[in-house]
Amino acid sequence: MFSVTCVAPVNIALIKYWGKRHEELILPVNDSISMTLSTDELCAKTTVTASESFERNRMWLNGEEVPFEEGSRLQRCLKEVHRLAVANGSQKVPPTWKLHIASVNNFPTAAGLASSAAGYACLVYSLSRLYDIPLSEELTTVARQGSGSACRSLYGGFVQWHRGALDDGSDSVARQIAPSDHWPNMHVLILVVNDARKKTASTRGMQQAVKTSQLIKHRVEQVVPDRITRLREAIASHDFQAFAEITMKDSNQFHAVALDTYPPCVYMNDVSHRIVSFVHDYNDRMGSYHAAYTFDAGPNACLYVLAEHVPHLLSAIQKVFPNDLADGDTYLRGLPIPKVQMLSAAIGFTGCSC
Ligand SMILES: Nc1ncnc2c1ncn2[C@@H]1O[C@H](COP(=O)(O)OP(=O)(O)OP(=O)(O)O)[C@@H](O)[C@H]1O
Ligand SMILES: C[C@@](O)(CCOP(=O)(O)OP(=O)(O)O)CC(=O)O
Repeated sequence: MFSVTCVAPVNIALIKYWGKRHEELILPVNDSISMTLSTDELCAKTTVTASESFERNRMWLNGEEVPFEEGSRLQRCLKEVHRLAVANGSQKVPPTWKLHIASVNNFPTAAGLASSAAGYACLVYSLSRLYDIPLSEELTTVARQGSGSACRSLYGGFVQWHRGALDDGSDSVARQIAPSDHWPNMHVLILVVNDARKKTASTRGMQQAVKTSQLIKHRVEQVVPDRITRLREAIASHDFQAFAEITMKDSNQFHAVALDTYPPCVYMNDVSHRIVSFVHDYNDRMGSYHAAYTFDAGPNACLYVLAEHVPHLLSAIQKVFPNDLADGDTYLRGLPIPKVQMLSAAIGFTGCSC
């Protein structure tokens, strides 16, 4: 019997991936850029066990068994890993041995907090350890076939997923732009507005967008390429002002595409819009960008903020979004904040650094 356990991080996109040009291979219509978060607060943890005595492949997610069906994304990732194992001459674990896979997320699953990214990155990385396959660009193409955004979670720091041009997807890979210590004072505050399962999964939402949105064409052709170049420059030069503006505009445009989908996909709610408004007012008061929001396919906000601005921003958030019911520890996690501040914390909160 062989067993490995790995953890993998969440990544939050700054330039969003939304729309596929090939459904099965998961090839995107545009490049995307993300920042990988620390695993201290949010991660997926996966144990893969291979045994001669197992009769079939099985998988459990957060304690519940999920189907391991022929043609599923899970099955495709496993087949791809077996292919790489053969290509690498790895003979550690016979490919005929069946697997038991157990994975847990220490944060809400399918709530727009990138659980599929951490989950499939963790699955593919664990399998690569089991079969002795080195981390490579090619491995990112395997994670990509589990969930597109997962390819970016195989690297820390800032990561670009290149759309690629080839039909077989071999050039649709993730590459690190800058390592995790490149911008050490870059922090993320995650404001958990609602941790329920979202109504329209990302896969379905983006399928509908490609079919029905006119705005997505403009976004892919006219907007994203220039934003990718400018965001890369902002990251390279630690330019928070450019970083913040590009990030907020791209989040807004992604949600505009979701609304331009027919029927529309509504991921943000009233509280999300109040957070957007709060961040703009706050930045106006500060005289420059001190915080940048981005929202994935859900109502929860990720705020990018430099370490030196965290305490001030946090206390402003707590004033605007007071929460009398809060048991501090449940509502504020991940930051060494005195208890008295925790008690007035606003909404569920997790602090992470890059
Ligand atoms: N730890 C995990 N291991 C394997 N698969 C996982 C794991 N966590 C989540 N998934 C898969 O990802 C699906 C959720 O993906 P979905 O894209 O709907 O939500 P999300 O990733 O949380 O949100 P978003 O991608 O919009 O940020 C789950 O239903 C499951 O199939
Ligand atoms: C809004 C997003 O988080 C969308 C993520 O979509 P997924 O990677 O979950 O979709 P599939 O490839 O269909 O599994 C933006 C992003 O992470 O770039």
